[in-house]
Amino acid sequence: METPTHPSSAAQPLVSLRNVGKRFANGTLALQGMSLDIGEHDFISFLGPSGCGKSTALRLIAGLTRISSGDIHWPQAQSGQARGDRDLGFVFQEPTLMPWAKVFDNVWLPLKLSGTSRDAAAPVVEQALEMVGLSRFADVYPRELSGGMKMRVSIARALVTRPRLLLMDEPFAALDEMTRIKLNNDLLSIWREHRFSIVFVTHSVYESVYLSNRIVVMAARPSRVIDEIRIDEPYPRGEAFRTSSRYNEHCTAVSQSLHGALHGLDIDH
Ligand SMILES: Nc1ncnc2c1ncn2[C@@H]1O[C@H](COP(=O)(O)OP(=O)(O)OP(=O)(O)O)[C@@H](O)[C@H]1O
Repeated sequence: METPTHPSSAAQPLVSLRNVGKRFANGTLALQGMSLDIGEHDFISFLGPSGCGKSTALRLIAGLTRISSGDIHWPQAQSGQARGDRDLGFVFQEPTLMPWAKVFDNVWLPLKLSGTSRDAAAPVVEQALEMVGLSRFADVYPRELSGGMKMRVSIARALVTRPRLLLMDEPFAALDEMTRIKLNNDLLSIWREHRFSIVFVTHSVYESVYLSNRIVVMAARPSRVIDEIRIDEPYPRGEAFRTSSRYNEHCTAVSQSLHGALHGLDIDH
């Protein structure tokens, strides 16, 4: 069994957020004062009630939305370069696949956009499909796949550029419980083998405790971080962990913190 895989405190973070805030043009303050270091091989969940700014924080890290205040820094990026495009992949709640294109071509897309031919991309696309267990489905159209399989394609597409950071916005929220558990387990295996970092948005205390080594608890009105909880439990995590008393204790602690978030109270850990 492995010990928890946490970045060493001496290592430079992959991404560093300092006092990050976002106010939209209509005046909504969607996030304020968020500071966070995302380390190498971290699995961080953003957990909180609807409207607390989880998706906004993810989009700010991805550079899809511009920050209004504070700073987001990639300390390991070469000077003069904010971040390499290949440093992150994004998985949305909906798989957002092109319905007219086969699975292979959907996964090839990010490489195609950066100028890699279909032939040159083939080995990498095949590898990405293998990672998510879909090698045999390269030649089918998305409509022929189940919801869980479509999400696997979406994950393969996000990983095909070998990003160091994978951002996931409630990726499994629309899936049934069994599919969700299977995808949780498969995501953990891929993350452990390939050692990238993940920031994962979820509403589920159970999912965040099962997956993450760090949980960032957020509150709404105003949207902000109120707590960070470490889940110092070894990986791999499987059914034994999911049914353990320690898992239950972590879930209770995280629920209490979230309860504080819902009532605007900070809980001391
Ligand atoms: N483009 C936008 N323009 C104006 N307000 C926005 C925009 N996007 C988000 N907001 C507002 O910012 C706040 C935070 O939204 P965000 O989507 O980040 O929350 P969330 O925690 O991800 O919520 P949910 O869990 O419901 O997805 C909300 O009040 C939302 O209405």
